[in-house]
Order: sequence, then structure tokens, then C-alpha cells
Amino acid sequence: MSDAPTLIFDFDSTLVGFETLEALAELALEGAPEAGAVRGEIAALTDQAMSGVLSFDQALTRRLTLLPLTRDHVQVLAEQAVARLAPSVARNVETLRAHAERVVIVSGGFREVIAPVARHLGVPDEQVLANDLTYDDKGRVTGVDRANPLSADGGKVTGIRALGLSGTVVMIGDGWTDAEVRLAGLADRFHAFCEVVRRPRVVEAADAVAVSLDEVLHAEGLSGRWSYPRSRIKVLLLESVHPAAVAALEDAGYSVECETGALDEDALIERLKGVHVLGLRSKTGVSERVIDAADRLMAVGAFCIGTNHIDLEAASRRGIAVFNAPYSNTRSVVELAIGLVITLMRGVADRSAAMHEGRWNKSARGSRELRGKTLGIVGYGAIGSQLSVLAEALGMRVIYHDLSERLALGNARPVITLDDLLAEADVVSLHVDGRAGNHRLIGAGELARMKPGAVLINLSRGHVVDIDALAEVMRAGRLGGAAIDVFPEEPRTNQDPFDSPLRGLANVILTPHVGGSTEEAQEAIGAFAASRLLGYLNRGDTTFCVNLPNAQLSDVQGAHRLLHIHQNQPGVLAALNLALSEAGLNILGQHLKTDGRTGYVITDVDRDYQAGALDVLKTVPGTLRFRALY
Ligand SMILES: NC(=O)c1ccc[n+]([C@@H]2O[C@H](COP(=O)([O-])OP(=O)(O)OC[C@H]3O[C@@H](n4cnc5c(N)ncnc54)[C@H](O)[C@@H]3O)[C@@H](O)[C@H]2O)c1
Ligand SMILES: O=C(O)CC[C@@H](O)C(=O)O
Repeated sequence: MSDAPTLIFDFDSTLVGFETLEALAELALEGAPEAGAVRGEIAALTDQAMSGVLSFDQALTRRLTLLPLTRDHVQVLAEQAVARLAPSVARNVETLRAHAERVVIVSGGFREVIAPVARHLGVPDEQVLANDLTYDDKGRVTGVDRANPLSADGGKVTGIRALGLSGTVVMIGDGWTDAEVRLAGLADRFHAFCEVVRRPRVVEAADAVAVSLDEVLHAEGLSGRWSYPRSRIKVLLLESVHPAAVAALEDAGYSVECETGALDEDALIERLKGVHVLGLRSKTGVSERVIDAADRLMAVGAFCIGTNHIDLEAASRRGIAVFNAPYSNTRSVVELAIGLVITLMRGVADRSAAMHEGRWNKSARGSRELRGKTLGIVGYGAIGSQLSVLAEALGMRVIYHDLSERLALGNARPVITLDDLLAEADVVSLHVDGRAGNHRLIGAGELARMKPGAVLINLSRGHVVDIDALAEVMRAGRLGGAAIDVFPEEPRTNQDPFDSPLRGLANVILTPHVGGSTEEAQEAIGAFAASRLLGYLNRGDTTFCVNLPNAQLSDVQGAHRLLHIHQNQPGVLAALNLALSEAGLNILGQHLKTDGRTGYVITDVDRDYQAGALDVLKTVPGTLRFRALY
């Protein structure tokens, strides 16, 4: 006899994602004018019965009376049932099949609807306890077989008792009648199943609360589809990350919490307790102190391009993977840059402000076209080079300066020094990355070297421009205009105040760090960054990771995958493989990726090994992080 527990499952809102009578009501009332009202009544009766407020027998009879049900309706739902399994049940079908001789289904619902699901899961007929519908000779439902104990109050208790189960018995369900099985002493544990619906009274009576079947399997020592219940992996998303990301992470089974604003260091440390994955945009700093205090953190997703606000060194030292979305808002920044160049060159912002104050100032003085002017791009990376293409299409001459060798697009021309660029450009647009060395890249000296009347745009990072020096130059009237989107100090939330020496200056456009804030870009970033985090969590894939060696990995199939992040020091791979061999693990495939400071070994092993065998891998000298996936 196996030590495995007997798992007794409720059916409605547990094995499947629907309540049978509500689903039948949908079918039977389709197109009927009273449908809405009847459906509402049925849902209320279901809820009262499931919460234990109304007796099961009364609720069943009253709901059946409300419906013009036929055999055809029941047949249709029966055909849909397998496709409507609860999500975590659907992904654990193999596990349930392997365990089917110890699975029981008990339900106040109807055998005809349950039978296809039981067959799909391999559960024998005698382990399905359910009501039997009765029909008249025209195929209309007349009620349920009253001789069946499931039709009466306490029917689940009576049915389970009659089975005379031995060994450990575990009840899993969402309703009060499931809790009653445990209260009657017929189950050793009751898991309140809340994936589909959560009922407070049922949760209170439970030994454990499970938001997925993965949690139940894990708690009961059974290997499910996932190595660890994903619902226990906590994801914290800050700064109003797009709902597309929330949906992607939740759909994959992870628990997601969101905050609209950024957090300061202390608040972040507090909030990160127990959090496995952090998502943020550009305003939440992740310092070494934050990283060291984060007890569970395994990955950070920057839902933006820049990662200068995250201590990447500290993250690498702890084996924490950091991802960003390097191209999803590139075009948004470029479009705004083009718009700002035109707006500054024509003095549009000040003219508009004057109009709002009732002043009409029609004049060509100081208004200039882009055509034939020279655009100087500082930082010819993803954004700078895209801007180059669009600016040329508008008739501008493009020169650029970059610290690295970059392919010149179109007729753009590289210039060796920043000073050469400043001396030649009518428009200077900054698109350098946020590295510390770019602090005040444009200060008083650089501003003085710009052509009189030239305009400056900064859409890169706030610390790149000396704002006091720029304010001085603008007040003196030496430059033609400036557009600044990023600031050395930015408010954490939209409720916090903003101040700057640039406020109120003529032909200075100030925008609240919105270069990448378009609906299109935010949705794309949400989807991209979430996909990177999911790739890492689910497969160990580090493609586009900015601080660990990049490894592009397929899904784990037919193997268990061991992910080992370590300091890049001699002998780690040899020690790891020795440990694997001594633990009796058979290697099916292995990759090693390293960068200057970190190594990442991905090993797919045969699934046949002792549970404790992996512990030794954590003790290999140099180990920063170890995780197993299956
Ligand atoms: N305003 C916004 O909302 C917004 C949106 C997206 C990106 N950004 C910022 O825009 C900047 C550019 O983004 P990207 O995707 O093009 O980055 P990128 O890494 O592709 O390009 C940056 C380029 O700057 C060069 N560079 C760095 N320092 C330099 C220096 N001192 N002189 C000359 N060249 C230098 C690099 O070699 C690189 O080619 C980043 O700072 C990013 O954070 C801002
Ligand atoms: O959306 C943001 O918070 C900033 C976006 C931008 O600065 C980036 O680095 O992508």
C-alpha cells in the first residue's frame, strides 16, 4: 500500500472553473428576457449553499425549479467540461492521472457533467460520488434521484464515510459541504481551494488555503507540474507598471502585488521582505543596502531602458538577475525628440503660453526650419541612431559623438570629440546612457562651447546636465532654447511637488520624464520585461539580462534543470560535476556561460534521483545561488 494520501476533490469551482447550475443556466436561458434575473437568483442560491447559509438540499431544489433544463443542455456542458478545467488542474493532469487510484471526486453536481472529467483524469467510476439527474419522457430535467445520498443535506459526509477510506485523507474544495467532510473527521486535512472562488467561512474552517492545485500537491509531498508552487512566488511591481505585465505574470501563476509610485530606500527594504521578483521603472533606486536586505529576491525587472538606478554589481554578487526592456520605448523617445526640436526652433511653447494669456504675437523672428540645420547627437546608441534616421528624413544634417565605434546610418557623420560636435551643431540632443561617468557631461564649459542660439535637448538622464549652469545660460539669452525631460531630482509620485531653476525661463520646455511614456511603449515594455522575467523564472533563460551571463534556453522537457550561479573562479564546474556524479545524477545536457565576475551553469539531469541529492550543490565553493526546475 502506498504512503500517498487519498485526495478527495470537490468538482464545481475546484476541478473545473465553473458552478454547474450557473453554467447550465447560461445554456438554458440563452436569449430569454428573464435570463439576467434568473441567473442572479441562481448565483445567489449557489453562494448561500456553498457558504453554508442555506441547506444544500433546499438550494438544489430551488435552483432546479428556476431552470427549464433539458438533457441537451446537460449534454452540452458535459462536452465542454474537460476544456473548462481550473487552470492549475489543467496543468497537473499528468500528476492526477498518475495518482488516480487514490483520487475521489465528490460533488452535489451531476454525474453526467463530472464523468468526462473523471475519465480524462483516469478516476474510476466507483470513485465518483455525484447526483443523478432524472428526466421526463420529453428529456426535461425533473430533479435528482432522491435515493442517492448526495441529494440530501450532509450527502458528501455520508458518501465519503461509505467508502471506508484508509490512510491519510485530504479534502480539497471551495464550499462549506467540503469543510463538513473534515469537520466530520473523515479527512485529515482540508485545503480551502481558492483559485476560482474564495469563501471566507470556508477559508476559516480550513487547515490550509490553496490558490492553486500546485500548492496542494506541494503541501502533500506530491510532485506536480512545477517544482515549486508559483503562487508562492511573490512579485512586487512598483511605479504603475503596465497591466499587460501584471496579466502575464498572474496568468503564469505568480502572485503579483502592485504600487503606483516609487519607494524610497527604507520603504523598499521593508516592502521587499519575502518578495522574490521586483519590477520597477526609473524612479526606485535599488542600492547595495536594498539588495543585501532582500531576503528572497532572485530577479529585478526594470520596466524601462536605463538601469543606472540599480546597483548591478551588488545584484551580481548575490546572483540576482536584472532585466530591462532595451528597445520598447526607443521610438517614443525619438518621436518626442523630433517634436521638441521643431517646437523649440519655432518657439511654439512660449507662443502657445502667450495665447493662453490672451496675447497675439504673429512674427517670424527667431523661428527657424529644421531643413539644412545640423543636429548633433551625443550617444549614438539605440535612441541616438534612430533619431539620426528620422532627422535626416526631415532634411537635417546629422553629426554624432559616441565613446564607442558606432555604425553611421544614412549620411550621418561621426565627430571625434564632444567639443567638435558642440561647436558645429544647431541642435544638440543628448542620448548617452546613465553611467556615473556621465555626471554633468554638459556643464558650464560645454554650454559655452555651443553655438549662440543653438538649442539643447536632454532626454537621457537627469545628472547628465548641470541644471544651474543651463539656467544661467538661458537667462543670459546665449542659447535659443532647451527641452529637458529628465532631472537630477525627480518626484517619486505625481502627488509630490516639482521644482527646478529652469522653471519660468523663456523657450525652456520642461516635461516630467515622459520620453518613453506612450501607451504603445508602456504596453510593449510591460509585455517584454514580463516575458524576460518569466523566461528566467520558468526556464532559467537569461537572454537580455544586464548583469549575468546571457543563456538562451528552451523549456525543460523530460529532465530536471539545475541552475547554478557562482563567482567566476577556477574549479567551480569541475566541483559541480563531481558533486553531481557523487549524488548519482545523470547529466543529459549542460551549458556554461561566464562573464568577468559571474558563471552560470545550466545542467539538465535525468529525473531519477533521491530528493536530498541536490543539497550538496549549494555547498560547492563559489556558489551564489542554486535553483532546480522541473
Ligand atoms: N526620457 C525617457 O523617458 C527615456 C526613455 C528611454 C531611455 N532613456 C534614456 O536614454 C538614454 C539612451 O538610451 P539608449 O537606449 O539609446 O541607450 P544605448 O545604451 O543604446 O546608447 C547609449 C549610447 O551612449 C554612448 N555613450 C555613453 N556615454 C557617452 C559619452 N560620455 N559620450 C558619448 N557617448 C556616450 C554609449 O556608447 C552608447 O552608444 C539612456 O540614458 C536611457 O536611460 C530615457
Ligand atoms: O518610464 C520611466 O520611468 C522611465 C523611462 C526611461 O527613462 C527609460 O530608461 O526607459
